[in-house]
Amino acid sequence: MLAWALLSVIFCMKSFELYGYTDSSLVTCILTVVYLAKFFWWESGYMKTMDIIVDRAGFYLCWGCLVWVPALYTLPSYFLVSHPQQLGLNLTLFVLLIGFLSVYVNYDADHQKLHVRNTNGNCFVWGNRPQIIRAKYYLLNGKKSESLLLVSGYWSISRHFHYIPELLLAFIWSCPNGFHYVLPYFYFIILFILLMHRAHRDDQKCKYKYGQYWYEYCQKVKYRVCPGIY
Ligand SMILES: NC(=O)C1=CN([C@@H]2O[C@H](COP(=O)(O)OP(=O)(O)OC[C@H]3O[C@@H](n4cnc5c(N)ncnc54)[C@H](OP(=O)(O)O)[C@@H]3O)[C@@H](O)[C@H]2O)C=CC1
Ligand SMILES: CC(C)=CCC[C@@H](C)[C@H]1CC[C@H]2C3=CC=C4C[C@@H](O)CC[C@]4(C)[C@H]3CC[C@]12C
Repeated sequence: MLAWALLSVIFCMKSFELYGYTDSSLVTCILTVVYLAKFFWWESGYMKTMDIIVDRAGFYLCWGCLVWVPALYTLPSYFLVSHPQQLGLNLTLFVLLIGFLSVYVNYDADHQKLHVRNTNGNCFVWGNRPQIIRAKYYLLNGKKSESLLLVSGYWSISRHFHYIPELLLAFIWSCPNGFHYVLPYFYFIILFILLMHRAHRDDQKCKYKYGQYWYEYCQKVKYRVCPGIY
């Protein structure tokens, strides 16, 4: 993750060295760094995700983080080094605004879920007491345990609504590259496939883990990612 942030800054500095101030490189760099700062801020939350709990630190994650991420996730900023663009002030501000908003909504949704669990539901979500399902499940050692499934806030819009701002951000920080080439959108395309597959995989995992409680949640929140579509 650190390599991703550092490479984005390095590519931006290289653009400045070659062409002087280039707003497209700066915008992509700022959004990437803000997004990754958010990741490090929320890092303890990441320890509870499917990557760590289900996938674990095997070849997929280690190779992914050491090779895949630095080489391919940095393509939007790398491409700008050889294809600089000038956006102008209005477009620069527009891209920044959409980008910051996406980072915020994505963070807020992850935070909502963690906060409700950390407070055992004794908190407010969007100004109201949260609706929750107390889902019982069995651990591998046969002991019974319980998790809270949030049915309010972002988690009432769809079961993985937070993937929408994640995708919007990936798209918007690639946009400074213009629309003549596909390569800078590679991260967005891959992320789209990865997140749609992840939403499906996560549903399978939760169905297996929570059984009837997950069906109850699915009855209340019908869509996986985008309401009305998927
Ligand atoms: N840029 C990238 O390449 C990627 C970025 N991301 C981002 O990483 C972050 C974490 O990813 P995410 O897929 O959410 O991580 P998780 O794998 O932790 O999310 C799913 C888990 O959350 C719990 N959960 C699901 N629904 C609810 C609910 N309604 N209430 C409470 N808990 C629930 C379940 O875990 P439990 O067993 O604890 O109940 C479920 O397995 C997100 O911001 C995502 O956008 C994700 C993938 C790729
Ligand atoms: C072959 C292939 C598609 C490999 C990719 C595997 C991994 C590199 C990625 C799988 C899940 C990704 C992530 C999940 C959640 C994240 C939180 C976000 O805030 C920052 C990014 C990330 C850590 C992201 C990083 C790449 C993966 C681990």
